[in-house]
Amino acid sequence: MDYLSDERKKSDFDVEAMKVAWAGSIQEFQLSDRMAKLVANDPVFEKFTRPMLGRKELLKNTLRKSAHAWKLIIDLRLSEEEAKWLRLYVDEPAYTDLHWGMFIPAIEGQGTEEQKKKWLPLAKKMQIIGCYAQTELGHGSNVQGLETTATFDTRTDEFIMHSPTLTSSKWWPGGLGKLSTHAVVYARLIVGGQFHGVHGFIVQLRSLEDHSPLPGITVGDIGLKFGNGAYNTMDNGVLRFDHVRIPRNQMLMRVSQVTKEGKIMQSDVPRQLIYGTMVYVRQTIVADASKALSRAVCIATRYSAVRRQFGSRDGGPETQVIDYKTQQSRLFPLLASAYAFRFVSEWLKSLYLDVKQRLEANEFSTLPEAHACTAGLKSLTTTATADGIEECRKLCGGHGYLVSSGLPELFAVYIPACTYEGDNVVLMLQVARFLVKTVSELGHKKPVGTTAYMGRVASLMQKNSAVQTAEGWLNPGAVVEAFESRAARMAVRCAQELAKFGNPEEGFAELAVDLVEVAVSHCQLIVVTKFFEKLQQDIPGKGVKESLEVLCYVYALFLLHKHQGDFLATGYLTPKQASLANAQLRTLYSKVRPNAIALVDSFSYTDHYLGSILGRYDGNVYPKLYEAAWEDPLNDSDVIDGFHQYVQPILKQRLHSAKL
Ligand SMILES: CCCCCCCCCCCCCCCCCCCCCC(=O)SCCNC(=O)CCNC(=O)[C@H](O)C(C)(C)COP(=O)(O)OP(=O)(O)OC[C@H]1O[C@@H](n2cnc3c(N)ncnc32)[C@H](O)[C@@H]1OP(=O)(O)O
Ligand SMILES: Cc1cc2nc3c(=O)[nH]c(=O)nc-3n(C[C@H](O)[C@H](O)[C@H](O)COP(=O)(O)OP(=O)(O)OC[C@H]3O[C@@H](n4cnc5c(N)ncnc54)[C@H](O)[C@@H]3O)c2cc1C
Repeated sequence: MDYLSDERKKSDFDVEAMKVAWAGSIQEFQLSDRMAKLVANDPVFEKFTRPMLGRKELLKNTLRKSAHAWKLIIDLRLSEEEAKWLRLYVDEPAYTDLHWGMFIPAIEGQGTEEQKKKWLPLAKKMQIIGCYAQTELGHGSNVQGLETTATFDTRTDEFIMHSPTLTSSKWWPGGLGKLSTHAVVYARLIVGGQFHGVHGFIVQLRSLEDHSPLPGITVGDIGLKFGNGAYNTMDNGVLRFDHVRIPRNQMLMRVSQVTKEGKIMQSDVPRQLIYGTMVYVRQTIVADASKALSRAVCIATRYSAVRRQFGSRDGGPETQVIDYKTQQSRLFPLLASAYAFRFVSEWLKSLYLDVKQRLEANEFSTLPEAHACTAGLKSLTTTATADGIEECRKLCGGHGYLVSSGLPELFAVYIPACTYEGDNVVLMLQVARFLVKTVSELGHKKPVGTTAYMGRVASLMQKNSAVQTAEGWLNPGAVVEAFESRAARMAVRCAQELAKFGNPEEGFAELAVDLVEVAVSHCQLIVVTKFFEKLQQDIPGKGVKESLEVLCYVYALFLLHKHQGDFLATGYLTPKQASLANAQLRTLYSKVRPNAIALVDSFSYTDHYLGSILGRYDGNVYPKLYEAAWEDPLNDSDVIDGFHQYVQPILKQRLHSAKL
């Protein structure tokens, strides 16, 4: 029985067409759908018992799933794209993520042709397993502060990898603790007693025969992390080197080369390319944000339609909690954000692919913008998603706190995204640096790409919003101009404040909080703009574009309402115009309401992937919650183990004292 069928009938758009719009194309939809079903129907990928497993069992279970996934990839001859979808739906962090997601891309981006020829075939056949060993116990954000050394020995033509201090121990790399045979290790290059910056080195860690650590290498797992199950399926590791020797040709040498004689040769490639793998991964993290947020939103939306509290009239049904305006004002902006992040990630991927192509042709001019966009959008979307998952838990009331709601584990797995691949504040400060530089160059350099609006800064500083009515806000030009003006005005104001400091670095440190706000306003502008640009495209299907338009305005006007202090303080809006935007937002929530279930159905998530009783497609929540309770190991017996030993004596004592 479908308890949500009435809800599904209310929608006024073609859900199948929306599924395609969400996926990006019919091919992508079919591919994703095939992999989702493959995983959902395979008992090896069962995941409901995961939070109850001890660490060793948990990790072994992950290894079993990874081996099975790899077998499927080989047996079914899955393409790389299919393998990525398979990985998504298996829904379990594993050492293979870092192998495919960072080790291989690091060699691809920073290796010479010769190095790629040697290492990539081994890695792609998984004859070696690699990880990305950058962060240390003492330094993560400050990459230039890493302490591991790679000292060149001209006599033997080798580098000596060494961990000189406790704080130089590598700490955190996923896959390092128990599984990797190799790592790309980031270390200070020392040649002739001189420091030549941080570089990547391919280092073998474990024997390919018996998997034991090689001489001079100490390696292990760093211990349990937040939440049951969750990210504990990953063996984040610690690693120390005691004068470990590696051949010279294992330094990744696309950026700088060390010759046999100990000469450093710089290629034309900028040193920032050493950070290139992070640009790639940050871009994938933005895409993952839309997946994680849409998943949480799907659970909370379906459950909000099932759940009823208060408002019964004449013995009729109570009100569905989704009909409360407060519930809508918390839920629908998250629904809109999931779509907004989906479309901005689509755009970011195309930006990244363009930059990648240029880098391969040694054209580096667009790298700074790619860095700013990937860093900023990674920071913006992961912060919003982590907060959004927690909000979805609250939207589900008490039952959201049950592991069977799927939300606690999703939250626990997701939140480190705010930290890994660059702490979100540190990344926003990178965006701020880029913006301040753009403003300072306005006189002689035309801003392009996502900062092109800065070229119109003079008019953006003068013009104020012309919106007169709530309907006036349903105008892309009016909305985008509001976001552009806010971002430009905040950036210019900050640049003026910075100019008052004799030492720019001192000013940057002092004004860091304002600078982060400038960066956030710029990144929000990007997301809003890319959503409107998406709507310019041909989006087939009855009512699909119209529904997306509603979501786009919800996203933008929700942000405008949330940050109205910025819009008012910069003088672009009057309080009256801000309140008109809020009135329009309320109207938009009413437009979303009948389509809410269909909009989350359009993510096309299987019940397996959602992993949530509250978010079940059929809405059959209560019987299934009730059944699941009895499956808990605590309910195996009526009298719990330990009762007779520890509780009964207390009860007896009470009876005894009662007699007294
Ligand atoms: C079974 C089979 C299955 C098969 C399936 C097959 C498919 C499977 C697929 C699986 C998929 C799974 C996906 C992976 C999952 C991921 C999981 C997460 C893992 C997490 C990994 C990590 O967690 S890994 C460590 C990340 N750790 C950071 O993230 C450090 C942040 N810290 C910095 O990033 C720098 O330290 C920081 C702050 C910039 C200062 O850098 P700094 O000290 O050099 O100082 P400055 O700020 O002065 O920067 C100097 C100039 O460089 C410019 N610049 C800076 N960065 C730049 C950059 N990236 N690109 C270009 N330019 C850059 C800047 O704009 C300046 O430019 P200018 O000079 O022109 O102004
Ligand atoms: C689950 C997980 C997986 C990971 N996987 C890997 C991996 O595979 N490989 C790898 O190499 N690393 C990995 N990491 C490490 C990760 O990349 C770092 O933890 C991350 O880059 C943050 O660095 P940090 O820990 O040094 O934080 P810190 O920089 O110490 O941050 C602490 C606080 O200081 C603030 N702060 C720091 N610098 C500044 C500044 N300049 N201005 C203002 N505030 C500042 C931050 O905002 C934060 O609030 C992983 C981490 C986690 C949690």
